[in-house]
Amino acid sequence: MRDLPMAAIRLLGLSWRQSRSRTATATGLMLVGGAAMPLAAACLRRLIDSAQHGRVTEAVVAGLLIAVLLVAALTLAHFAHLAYFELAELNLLRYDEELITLVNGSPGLQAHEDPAHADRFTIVEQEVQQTRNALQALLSLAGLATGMALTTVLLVALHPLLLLLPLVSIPPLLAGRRAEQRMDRARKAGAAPTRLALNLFRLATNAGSAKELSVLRLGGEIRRRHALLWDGTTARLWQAHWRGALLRAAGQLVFAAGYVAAVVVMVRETVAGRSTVGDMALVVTLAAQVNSQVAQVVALAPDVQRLSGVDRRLAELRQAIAPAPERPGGFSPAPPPRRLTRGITLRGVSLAYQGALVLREVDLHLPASATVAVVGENGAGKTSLIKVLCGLYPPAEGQILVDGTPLDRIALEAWRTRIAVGFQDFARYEFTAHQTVGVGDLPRMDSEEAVLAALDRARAGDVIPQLPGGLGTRLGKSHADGVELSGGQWQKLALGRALMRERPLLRILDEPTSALDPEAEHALFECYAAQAARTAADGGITLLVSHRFSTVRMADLIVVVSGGRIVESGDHAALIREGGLYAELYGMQARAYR
Ligand SMILES: Nc1ncnc2c1ncn2[C@@H]1O[C@H](COP(=O)(O)OP(=O)(O)OP(=O)(O)O)[C@@H](O)[C@H]1O
Repeated sequence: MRDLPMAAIRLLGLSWRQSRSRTATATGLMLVGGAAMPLAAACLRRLIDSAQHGRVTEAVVAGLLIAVLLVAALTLAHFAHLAYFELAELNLLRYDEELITLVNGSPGLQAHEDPAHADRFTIVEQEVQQTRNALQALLSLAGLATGMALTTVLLVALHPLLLLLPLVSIPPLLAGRRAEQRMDRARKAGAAPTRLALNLFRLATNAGSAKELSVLRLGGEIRRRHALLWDGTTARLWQAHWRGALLRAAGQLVFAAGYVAAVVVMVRETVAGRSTVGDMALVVTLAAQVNSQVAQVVALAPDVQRLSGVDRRLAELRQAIAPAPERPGGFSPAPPPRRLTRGITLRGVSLAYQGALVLREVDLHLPASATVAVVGENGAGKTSLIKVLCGLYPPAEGQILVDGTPLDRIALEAWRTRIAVGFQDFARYEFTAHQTVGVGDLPRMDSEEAVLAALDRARAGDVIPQLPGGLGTRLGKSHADGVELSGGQWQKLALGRALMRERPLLRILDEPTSALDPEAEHALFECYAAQAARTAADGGITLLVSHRFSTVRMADLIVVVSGGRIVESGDHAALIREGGLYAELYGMQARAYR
């Protein structure tokens, strides 16, 4: 509850920054609309008393005022709605932008890959949608607060005991808050299963997985798992809903008792001649209004109370993803070297995901200008090695030295501009074919020459003539006229993107070539090797992860990873002579090709 006023102020502040005129219009109309009903009740008292005493003009004026106030009460909220609806949309756009910036502005991959972050993100992503209702509820509450304040003044002026009437509106509010806390806990507990269920839903409805699902006849199994997760989550929410509804009903009962008592007090006062018939009518009308005001507050409270949850989780997300504060001693990060002379050295590097070690005390030297192949079984730690080299995860222990300078002393953003990388789980940017490749080097994105050269280097030039609009073809199903590509075509464009940067210090290809046949992959790697030799002046290292030993064998250095450790390294001939894991894997693959 303590956070709620600040959360409300922040939402109103955001709305004000988005559009001052809309915020002022919506707030003004809601405040006037909120005061209209109690004022109409006061006019009703005047109408009755003056009619009773034959004051016709006064009665007519009071009647006209009642009509105007009732029209205001009924219509102003509608006009306010037009303003705050647009405001809420502007706010949502701002939140979406912030979420995108937060996740992409984080220095590493933890924001994407850590389940705790993912949970928080799933909740915030859904909850920011609710700020639309929260804004409406907040403005409605402001109007109601004006109405309630006016109602209280009018009641107290009639009889001090009537002050208790607004006070008995507090128990329903407290009960509503408790009920919302229960719901909040239930939603939190359901975030992980909901995420899993959504994942299964996407899997079951995604065209990409449809082939596999129907061949393996997995539809029923996915439905069963989805239903199981969903049943568990809805049962938890349903229970919280029920308990909340009972709590709210108990709160309302307290108010109903207060209402009955107020009516009894006024009947006694009128019978005793201390109040007029108009006073009696005023109390009955105001008491009914208090009842409706409280009911509205209780109905709106969950939307507003939810706001503190959104605000808190957004703040947690901001804090969790914000870059780490600078180390004491405050050094300014060094730029990456213009060229590599010695190479990149890993000393005792370990990496852990959520505490589980996946790289252990890796010692490795990648010489400048070398072509390096990394091999190993699935899950051995090859991609993890690449993630630490790219600075996507900081090592849990050890150091990475770039020409002797520790990587954590080099400006991360600048380091990444000197890396070119193609991942096995590459992204499918639904832009034009030109842009899909061009974003690999933003400063040269618009250069057709650069895009064509990158496609040529990637041996992917053949994709473009197959597209109806050539490089200008819009790709993917997000566009009405978008062309869907085959998996291999997407992969080739991704490879072109990875080769957009011409002179990186580190060029990494993490199995982005599975869509190519072994000969094409071989030719591609040969091309890199030749290019690396040509650009030896920069000392750039080419690092390839592959399971194809026909490609791997030509590397200057082959690194064998197993169980998160480097178990062998050397060139092909040396590793074959050694007769270890590499020789065994190579032999197995060679026999399979015979
Ligand atoms: N984001 C993550 N969170 C937790 N564990 C992870 C994450 N990414 C990978 N792992 C685990 O780390 C280990 C190494 O994974 P990695 O992706 O580095 O293997 P790999 O050698 O590249 O495998 P593959 O050849 O199948 O691509 C695996 O046990 C994997 O389950």
